[in-house]
Amino acid sequence: MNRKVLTLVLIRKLNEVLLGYKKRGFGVNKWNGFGGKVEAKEGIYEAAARELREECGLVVLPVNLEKIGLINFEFVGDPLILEVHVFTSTKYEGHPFETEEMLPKWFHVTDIPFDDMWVDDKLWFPLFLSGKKFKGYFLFQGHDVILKHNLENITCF
Ligand SMILES: Nc1[nH]c(=O)nc2c1ncn2[C@H]1C[C@H](O)[C@@H](COP(=O)(O)OP(=O)(O)OP(=O)(O)O)O1
Repeated sequence: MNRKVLTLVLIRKLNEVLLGYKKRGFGVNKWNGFGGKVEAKEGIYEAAARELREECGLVVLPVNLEKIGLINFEFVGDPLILEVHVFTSTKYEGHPFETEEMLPKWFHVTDIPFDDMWVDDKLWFPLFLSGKKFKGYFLFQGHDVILKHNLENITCF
């Protein structure tokens, strides 16, 4: 079974979350966290910090990233499993700016644009927003329909 290891970073301020509108590639036209593929010989935390910086200019030290989720995505007809490591942080430097890939925007926690996000986000964001950690699995048919899923709250990674 093939796996692609990816990162997803959700930066938080008191009552806001930073999302990016994806301008190209996988998940185009959706609001998402920042992230991408972990390169060979790169640690997962380092990869998460690098993708955040590349996609919106914010600088976070890998040590200031807190791992909050691990989600495996499978797509019907595709043998590739996406293993997504989800992180959060409130300790960052800089101001987010638009890049070739993402248009960043802060959203109030009560106003997350779920209708324009991956459909799984609606299920696990409440755990993230309430400070919980989780593991999940989602089987997709295409990019908009979840055929099967499980999601469990865990205490630590
Ligand atoms: N169902 C889903 N729900 C979600 O919230 N995020 C998802 C998701 N499926 C994938 N992602 C995230 C993980 C990762 O941050 C991003 C996909 O990464 P990218 O396409 O940016 O990575 P690639 O490695 O293809 O490109 P690079 O940016 O060049 O590294 O989308």
